[in-house]
Amino acid sequence: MNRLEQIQQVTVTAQQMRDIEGRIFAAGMPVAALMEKVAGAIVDRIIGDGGLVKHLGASILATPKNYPPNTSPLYKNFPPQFRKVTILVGPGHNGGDALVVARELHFQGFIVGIYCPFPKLKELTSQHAQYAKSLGIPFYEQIDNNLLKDCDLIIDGLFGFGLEREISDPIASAINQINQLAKPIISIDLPSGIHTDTGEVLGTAIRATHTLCLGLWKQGLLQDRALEYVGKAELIDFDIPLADIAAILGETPQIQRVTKAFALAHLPLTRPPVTHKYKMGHLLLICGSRRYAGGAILTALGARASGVGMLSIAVPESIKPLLVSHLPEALIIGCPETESGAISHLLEGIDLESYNAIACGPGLTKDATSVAKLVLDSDIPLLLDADGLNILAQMGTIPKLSKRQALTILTPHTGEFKRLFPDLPDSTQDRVNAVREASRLSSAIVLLKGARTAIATPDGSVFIVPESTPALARGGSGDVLTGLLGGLVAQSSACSCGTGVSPVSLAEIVAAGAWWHAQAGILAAQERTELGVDAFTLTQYLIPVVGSGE
Ligand SMILES: NC(=O)C1=CN([C@@H]2O[C@H](COP(=O)(O)OP(=O)(O)OC[C@H]3O[C@@H](n4cnc5c(N)ncnc54)[C@H](O)[C@@H]3O)[C@@H](O)[C@H]2O)[C@@H](O)CC1
Ligand SMILES: Nc1ncnc2c1ncn2[C@@H]1O[C@H](COP(=O)(O)OP(=O)(O)O)[C@@H](O)[C@H]1O
Ligand SMILES: [K+]
Repeated sequence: MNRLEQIQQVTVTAQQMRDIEGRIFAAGMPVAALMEKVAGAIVDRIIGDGGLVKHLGASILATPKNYPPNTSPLYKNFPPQFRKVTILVGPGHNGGDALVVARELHFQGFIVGIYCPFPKLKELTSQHAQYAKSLGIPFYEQIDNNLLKDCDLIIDGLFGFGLEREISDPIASAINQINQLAKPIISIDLPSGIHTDTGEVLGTAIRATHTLCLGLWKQGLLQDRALEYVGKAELIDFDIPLADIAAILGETPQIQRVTKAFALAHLPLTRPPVTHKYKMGHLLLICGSRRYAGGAILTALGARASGVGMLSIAVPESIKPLLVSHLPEALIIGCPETESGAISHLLEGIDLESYNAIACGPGLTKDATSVAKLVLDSDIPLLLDADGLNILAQMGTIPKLSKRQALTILTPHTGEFKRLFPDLPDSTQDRVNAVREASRLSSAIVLLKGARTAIATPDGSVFIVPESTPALARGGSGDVLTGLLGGLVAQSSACSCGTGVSPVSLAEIVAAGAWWHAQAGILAAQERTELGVDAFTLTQYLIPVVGSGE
């Protein structure tokens, strides 16, 4: 993995970023030099070749006006048009970065205006402000019409990771006013107002169209509640030495972003030349009911895409023919059923220990209690989802999960999470903390579904899937995930040849599977729009995501 791929996996809190920067400064890098470097990279990303300005659409290229031709190399990227950029400057080094950007855009021929309502600035920031004023760049203490009229682009440098309390007036009102303009807004490091670690909105926050995160990914940008403020996020690398990151975060950071490089390294994409089906994992899916027959099909199609060697599917007897017709390769086990059409118990003679993994839950209904009890008592890796989780919550057996000999994986959405862990903090808020606590409490690997799905291990490692699509917010896409993960877990458990997989290794595989699922959603949405990603279609995009060239 190259340096940039490693950097992309890292996430930090504000304190960790401060500590990492502290080491760089202590080693002799001047603060002012770093600010120049960072701001230079931001300017390049905004107006350089292939820069954001070109992608922001027509609004950035306003009515042509007579502006003196500029011969600088960057300027040649643009037709000679009038460009007005408003830059929001805060009191700290986020504001300092913004002032350097303002200065450079001014030199490149942009018409720059600065909003800076703060009477006192940090020293370096203050020096940059003084120089910008000397160049004739206008400063405004209030958001007024001169500043916003005809403005094509707003650059937000009010607060970065130094934001420490709620934003109050007049800045809060200014932010609200700016948000209403519906202009492109590029936030430097974080949208001002977003808590660096928890993603909480501190009073109010800039609704950015783009966020250029500096140096290392800030944890708050990966929290669901921050996403509507973050817009498209990307990392601006400024060559932080890996040794300084490792010195603060350890060789393996506790909280990691699941990147493509990470995921591909953990998926079983190539097989040994000499093998057979049982060596490639045997998964038992327990799912479906007369009422929710489709859920069983979707789960099974997810498992099919995982490449698992053998797939057995336990369903109520009455829907067996349906499953056979959709999955001719699978072994369908018709089970006795309750009056309501749920599985009442597993067939006599099914030896649970002969499987490499069990995935249980989608479409079961809460009437399948006895099955859930049975699988909990087994000694093989178990993934519980949907009604499997609801039954678990009803039985109140979370504490007993630690007694299981094999690993357990729970995959709740926020509603199921609340039922399972009623005493834990709300998982719609600080999700990273919530999923970590849940894993600690249950001794299970917990995957908390959402826009940024997060996976935790009992020892506190967390993996976050950083890209997904709301196209997946649709009935059945979770069933596909359960099957896919079940298949991956069965393969890894078969490959470990009885030595057992560690919780972290298994969580890495689960995280890779969640990445795969999200990428299939993204690819399907690109080709078919966000409306075109029904759960069946999603299953058809799993293989193309990891297929040739991807
Ligand atoms: N040191 C450097 O040269 C570098 C600076 N960077 C930039 O520096 C930023 C961090 O700089 P700082 O530590 O100065 O922090 P910020 O610029 O994020 O903000 C801190 C300032 O805001 C004030 N403040 C905090 N909360 C407030 C509130 N609610 N209302 C009003 N004022 C409030 C603080 O008193 C302080 O003056 C990063 O986000 C990044 O943009 C780094 O990215 C790169 C290296
Ligand atoms: N807004 C969103 N953005 C990205 N992914 C989402 C979003 N909403 C839901 N998802 C994903 O879609 C899946 C939904 O699963 P789940 O809630 O169990 O649905 P179902 O039970 O109907 O299959 C999860 O993988 C979740 O992470
Ligand atoms: K900012």
